[in-house]
Amino acid sequence: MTVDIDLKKTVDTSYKIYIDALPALTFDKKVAVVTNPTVSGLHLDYLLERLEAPAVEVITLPDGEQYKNWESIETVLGALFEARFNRSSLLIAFGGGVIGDMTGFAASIFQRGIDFIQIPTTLLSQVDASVGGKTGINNRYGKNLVGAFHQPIAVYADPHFLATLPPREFAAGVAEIVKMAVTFDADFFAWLETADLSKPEQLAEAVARSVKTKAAVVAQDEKERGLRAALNYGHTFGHVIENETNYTTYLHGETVAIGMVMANRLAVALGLMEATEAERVEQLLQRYGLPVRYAIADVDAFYEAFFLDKKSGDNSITFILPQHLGGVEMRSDIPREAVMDILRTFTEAAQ
Ligand SMILES: NC(=O)c1ccc[n+]([C@@H]2O[C@H](COP(=O)([O-])OP(=O)(O)OC[C@H]3O[C@@H](n4cnc5c(N)ncnc54)[C@H](O)[C@@H]3O)[C@@H](O)[C@H]2O)c1
Ligand SMILES: O=C(O)C(=O)C[C@@H](O)[C@H](O)[C@H](O)COP(=O)(O)O
Ligand SMILES: [Zn+2]
Repeated sequence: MTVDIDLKKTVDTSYKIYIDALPALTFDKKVAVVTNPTVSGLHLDYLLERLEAPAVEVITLPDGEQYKNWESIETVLGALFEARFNRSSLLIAFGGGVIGDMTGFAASIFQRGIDFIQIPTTLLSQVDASVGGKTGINNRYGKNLVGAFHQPIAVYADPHFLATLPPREFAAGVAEIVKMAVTFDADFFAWLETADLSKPEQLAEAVARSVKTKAAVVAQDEKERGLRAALNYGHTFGHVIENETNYTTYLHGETVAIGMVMANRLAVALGLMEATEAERVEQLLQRYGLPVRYAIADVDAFYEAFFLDKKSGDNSITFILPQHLGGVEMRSDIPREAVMDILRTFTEAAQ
């Protein structure tokens, strides 16, 4: 006997991304704001002035990518149980992508899943991390290896928060903006080459264009069965660098910048991109002070680490490569030697 279970009519998880000043937020349920000391010191009062709920818990995690781990998730879950949160309670991620990824993951597993809202406070999280429902943590094997797809019920990206962002963090956000442009939008890339993102109107345009690009990709492929993997451009290489350097030397966006330059070099070698196009990408990244070189200590170990990437199969590694500017190719057929040749150009001796 066979019994079919019809799961096609799933719950609608659509939501809106508001790129505007944070409105008054009123809830008839318990709310926990998950944040870190840096963000709460600068902006918690601003949020609390606009937040109304029967109970508001503030859960403060240590600041840093190195704390995007199980211990922090335990801290969040413990605080929720202590405060008697239940399935109708709501979490608010109030911070950058680290807080967003962890809050979303905690929301996805607390009592098998509760709602959460993203209030991203970094450029990187406004243009990328708060959108699309990828949540998770790192472990000793690598970056974002444990997690869940769990969409927020709303995203509030308020430009006000960006005024306090250190320049290095701002540049890290620009790296993900460049990623969206190189992979999906040649006009956007050309616009970025002449834009001045220190001007609020131009920054607002870059944020809006990036969010629209990402939202369109996620709407087509929420769980990364295909197209969404394009958003991993630069990350296959970047994640290895982040893990090798213990999440403390580089910011995520910085490793994405280096990773894009590495991917571009591979794309040029394969004839997918002109050397002049790769040069334009590098120049744009450098204009924002982003790193574009990394000295690989052990190219074999670097290559082996690709197999821990979530896009890898038993015997294949998937590379996300630009096709000129504004296009993308996903390739799982690149011979090891072709990749190794590129990695060797990034060793100390070669640079
Ligand atoms: N889920 C996704 O789709 C997705 C996409 C991109 C990146 N990410 C993840 O996001 C993380 C990187 O996010 P990030 O770059 O926002 O880093 P982050 O969350 O570590 O924030 C960067 C730093 O800025 C501080 N900060 C935050 N807001 C501030 C403000 N308004 N003013 C001053 N300082 C502020 C933070 O405390 C932190 O020290 C990585 O873990 C990455 O893997 C996830
Ligand atoms: O949303 C996506 O899809 C992305 O790939 C966005 C990336 O910027 C982000 O860093 C993501 O977390 C990396 O993908 P992962 O699946 O390796 O975690
Ligand atoms: Zn990223």
